[in-house]
Amino acid sequence: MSAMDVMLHSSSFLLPSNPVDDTTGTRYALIVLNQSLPRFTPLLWEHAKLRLCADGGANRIYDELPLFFPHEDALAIRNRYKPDVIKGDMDSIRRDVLDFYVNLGTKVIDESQDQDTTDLDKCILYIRDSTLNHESSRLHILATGALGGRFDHEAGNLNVLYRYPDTRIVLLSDDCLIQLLPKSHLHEIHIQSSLEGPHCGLIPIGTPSAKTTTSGLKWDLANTEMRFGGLISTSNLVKEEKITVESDSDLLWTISIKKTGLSIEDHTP
Ligand SMILES: Nc1ncnc2c1ncn2[C@@H]1O[C@H](COP(=O)(O)OP(=O)(O)OP(=O)(O)O)[C@@H](O)[C@H]1O
Ligand SMILES: Cc1ncc(C[n+]2csc(CCO)c2C)c(N)n1
Repeated sequence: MSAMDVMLHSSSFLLPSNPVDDTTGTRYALIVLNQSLPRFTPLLWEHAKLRLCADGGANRIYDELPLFFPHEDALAIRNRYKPDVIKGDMDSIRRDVLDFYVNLGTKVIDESQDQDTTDLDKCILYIRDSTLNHESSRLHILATGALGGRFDHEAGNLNVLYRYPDTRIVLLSDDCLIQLLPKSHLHEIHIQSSLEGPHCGLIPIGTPSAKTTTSGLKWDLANTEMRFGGLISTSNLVKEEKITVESDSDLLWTISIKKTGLSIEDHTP
C-alpha cells in the first residue's frame, strides 16, 4: 500500500504581502458573497488574481469597500476595486450597481434560468473553467461572507466544499474560516498564530468518522470515532504551530480569526 500524500494548509492569504507568501506560488481567486465584508477584504482583494462577486456580493463591494477608506473619494475606490466577474441569478444586485460595473468593463453572467444551484456554486464553476486555473497550479478559492448569516445559506455554502472536494476552497467570515480536509490525504496545517486561533474544531459533517488521529491540539484524537449524535471536536485549542490530521472521513477544519492585526490600517505604510 502506498503512503498517503500530504496536503499542506496555511492561511498565509491573511498576511500582508511578504516574500514567504510569494515563495509558496499559491494563487488565489476571491468570491465576495452577499454579506457584510470582513475587515480584511481589501487584503484578500490585493492577493487575488481573479475577483468575482456572487450576485448581491456586488452591492457589498459598491457600498462597503469605500467605508474602509474614509479619507479617500468613494468613486475612486469603486473604480480601483473593479470585480472581474459578477455571476449569479441576479435577483439581489441593484440596477445602479450593475450599470456601474458594466460601464467599468466587468463581465456579467446572468444564470437566472438555473434555480437549482446557489450563486456560490455558479462562481466556483466559473473559476474551475477559467484559463487561470491551470492543471499544474490550480487557484485556491477564498469566499468572504460565507458564515454567520442565514442558516440555509450557510448550509449551502458548506455543501460546495463537499460538492467540489478536489478544489481548494476556504469559507471566511470576520470570525473564522472553514475548509474541507479530504480523507484521501494526510493534512499538515501550519498555523499563522499572530492571525488565527487558538479556537478550532474538526467536524464530521458529511459522514461519521470511525477513526481520526491528530497532533498539535490540546484535545488530540487517537483513532477516535466522531459523529453527530456522539463526539465531535468543537471548542478545541491549537497547541503547536503545526497540526496534523488523518481520518477515514472528509472533515471540516475550522479555526478562529483574531480580531487584531487584520484591518486595513495595520497594513498601510
Ligand atoms: N445570510 C447569508 N449567510 C451566508 N451566506 C449568504 C447569506 N446571504 C447570501 N449569502 C451567499 O451569497 C450568495 C449571493 O447572495 P444573494 O443574496 O445574491 O443570493 P440569492 O440567490 O438572492 O439568495 P436567496 O434567493 O436564497 O435569498 C449566496 O449564494 C450565498 O452563497
Ligand atoms: C429541492 C430544492 N430546494 C430548493 C430549491 C431552490 N433553490 C436552490 S438553489 C436556488 C438558487 C438561489 O440563488 C434556489 C432558488 C431547489 N431548486 N430545489
